Amino acid sequence: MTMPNTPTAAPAITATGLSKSYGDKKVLDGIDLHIPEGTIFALLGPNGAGKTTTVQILSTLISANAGQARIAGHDLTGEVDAVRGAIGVTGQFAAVDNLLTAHENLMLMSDLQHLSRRDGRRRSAELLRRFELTDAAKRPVTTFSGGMRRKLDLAMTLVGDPRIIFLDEPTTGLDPRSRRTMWEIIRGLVADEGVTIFLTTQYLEEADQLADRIAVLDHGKLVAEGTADELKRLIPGGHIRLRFGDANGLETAADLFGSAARDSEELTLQIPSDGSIPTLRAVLDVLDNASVKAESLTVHTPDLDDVFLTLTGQAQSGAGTNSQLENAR
Ligand SMILES: Nc1ncnc2c1ncn2[C@@H]1O[C@H](COP(=O)(O)OP(=O)(O)OP(=O)(O)O)[C@@H](O)[C@H]1O
Repeated sequence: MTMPNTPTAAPAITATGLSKSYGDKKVLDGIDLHIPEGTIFALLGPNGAGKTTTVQILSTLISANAGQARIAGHDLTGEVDAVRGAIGVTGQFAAVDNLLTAHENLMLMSDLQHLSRRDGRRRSAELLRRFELTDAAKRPVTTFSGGMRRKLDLAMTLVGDPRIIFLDEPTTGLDPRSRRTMWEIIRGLVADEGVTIFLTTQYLEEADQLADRIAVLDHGKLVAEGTADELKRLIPGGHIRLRFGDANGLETAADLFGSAARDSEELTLQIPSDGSIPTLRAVLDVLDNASVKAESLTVHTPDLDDVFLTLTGQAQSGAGTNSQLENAR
């Protein structure tokens, strides 16, 4: 994972109260965002939540009905050209022409960016090398695999040297290996060039792997935002597991923690916990005060799948989960 370049990094994207309706249908209902420069932000949400609509608004493709946003310091509606000059958008291969070769696609993009033929050729060669597409440079894109096409799409976005890149589901449909390659490329962009990435994804693992911060969008509202760890702590299911050297230790500890579940065979005690440092410290203090020694301690937090399903109301079980979440928030 990446960290902001500095603790006081300037915001790359800010938004307040972004709303969008189509007829009677409210697609976005007051979205607030604050994304520091040089970070990866992931917008997660089920189908139809409004992710693509958010990207379309922030990249000036469509306009919001209400709200304000600044992109790279420019007002989204008042300074459209400056915003467009600062961003790149990679979506569903929108920019790629399948009948052209990879090199021709990149040259076309260079022309659109007003690069000279010479600079265009240099940039094209550099990007083909970087994305390991040099051997395929002269082949028409129709012969490309899905992974190669995605890479070319991102390479085309980079011709214009954008400071902020919107990636709308960049790895949907890719096999695990191509997905990992794409992740490395995305991480590299942030680490080497300090660009800001606004990513939408339906893969929780992708958000977990890449994003500094994740926001969960549901029915047009952000229902939670934080680091992957913060989100995981939002929902119940986390626990601390203590293992003891003998049955005596286990029994003494079990008496100290009323709500803990014990496993006498494994000599373990499972204490419900959000896994945060203060609660961990409190558990250790209780053990210390009673002079009970644990052999090992492990913290278990729910994974992002649990969080997503709970937050978006798609959990299969656990009717009480949502109200517990409300209390946790
Ligand atoms: N031009 C449009 N006219 C009417 N409704 C639209 C239009 N564009 C999007 N919508 C509706 O807005 C809602 C949000 O769509 P959006 O594409 O932003 O969702 P999404 O989160 O990106 O979903 P997915 O993961 O399926 O791409 C959907 O119900 C969609 O049908």
